Amino acid sequence: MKVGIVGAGMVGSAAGYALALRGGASEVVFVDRSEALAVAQAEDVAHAVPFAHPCRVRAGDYDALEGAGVVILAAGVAQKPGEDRLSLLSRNAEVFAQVIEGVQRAAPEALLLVASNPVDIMTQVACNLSHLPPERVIGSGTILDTARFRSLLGGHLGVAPQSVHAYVLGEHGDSEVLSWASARAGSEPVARFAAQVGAPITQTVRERIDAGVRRAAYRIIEGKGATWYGIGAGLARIVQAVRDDQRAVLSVSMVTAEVEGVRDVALSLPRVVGREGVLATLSPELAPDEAQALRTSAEVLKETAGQLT
Ligand SMILES: NC(=O)C1=CN([C@@H]2O[C@H](COP(=O)(O)OP(=O)(O)OC[C@H]3O[C@@H](n4cnc5c(N)ncnc54)[C@H](O)[C@@H]3O)[C@@H](O)[C@H]2O)C=CC1
Ligand SMILES: CC(=O)C(=O)O
Repeated sequence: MKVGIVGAGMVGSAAGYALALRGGASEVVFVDRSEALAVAQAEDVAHAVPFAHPCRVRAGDYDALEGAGVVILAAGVAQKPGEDRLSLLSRNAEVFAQVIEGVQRAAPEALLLVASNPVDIMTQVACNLSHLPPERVIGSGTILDTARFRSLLGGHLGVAPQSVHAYVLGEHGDSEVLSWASARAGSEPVARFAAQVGAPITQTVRERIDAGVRRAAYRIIEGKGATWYGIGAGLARIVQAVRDDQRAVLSVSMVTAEVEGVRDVALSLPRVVGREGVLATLSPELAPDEAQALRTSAEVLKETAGQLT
């Protein structure tokens, strides 16, 4: 499958690199308002291909996206140290007004995969501008936060993150909700597993993992200016679910008719992802405080999105 990537900065290039390494695309096309950057990223990623899987990597203008099955949208501004994601909204909404038009002219059939922040509201913006059905405009949402949660929880329990089934819900941002009530390790509720391996999840452990997930982007941006490897791998994972019609359960964002009483809001829930995009949405078991936190997260997103109109 041909994959377009608009925005060839840190996130876009990491996604292209991850796709090349995973064998996730037959062709990757980088588009950026800086043609020189797109060309340089394409050349660099192409040099990884002989060590990985066959894949044609090139740069182009919007016309070069013709025939793409998925177009990743990673264009726009990123957070500066200490800045939150929601503060990027008006600047990135302006970028999307140009970008979506170019993508749709060249590749009207492509599924849109949004990475630019604030990713949930940018997913809603992309959905509105493109007039595509919501299930074909997917935001990476909390796929990265879920990976961070599984990584920290797996570390505490002494098991691989791949054996941890736990999700972060709601906003990809400060109001996100770590769902402990639905978390499993192997097939066991996570608290039972923790007791069996002698690693109880105390309030202190819970708070450490929560902060580790919720504050990860702030820490990494403070240390190296931006985050890109985690999200690059997450975007490649979503593309593969679409390309191979995997029907994988992933926590991704899309415009959702109703969540905890809040209507028409884009946020993350575990969703079944395949060739046609989001095929189904799951409602995980939540503790009462988690349900309330999810409602608050939905309200934050709804209210901030409303400031755009
Ligand atoms: N969803 C997630 O989990 C994550 C999202 N992000 C977000 O991804 C976005 C990109 O971040 P980085 O790659 O670090 O930024 P970056 O600054 O390295 O790259 C952004 C690229 O967008 C391009 N661009 C800007 N306006 C454009 C336009 N109108 N048309 C075409 N290209 C345009 C720029 O030339 C630049 O190359 C940011 O909004 C950032 O907050 C970053 C990390 C994780
Ligand atoms: C920057 C960002 O959104 C993240 O790393 O979570």
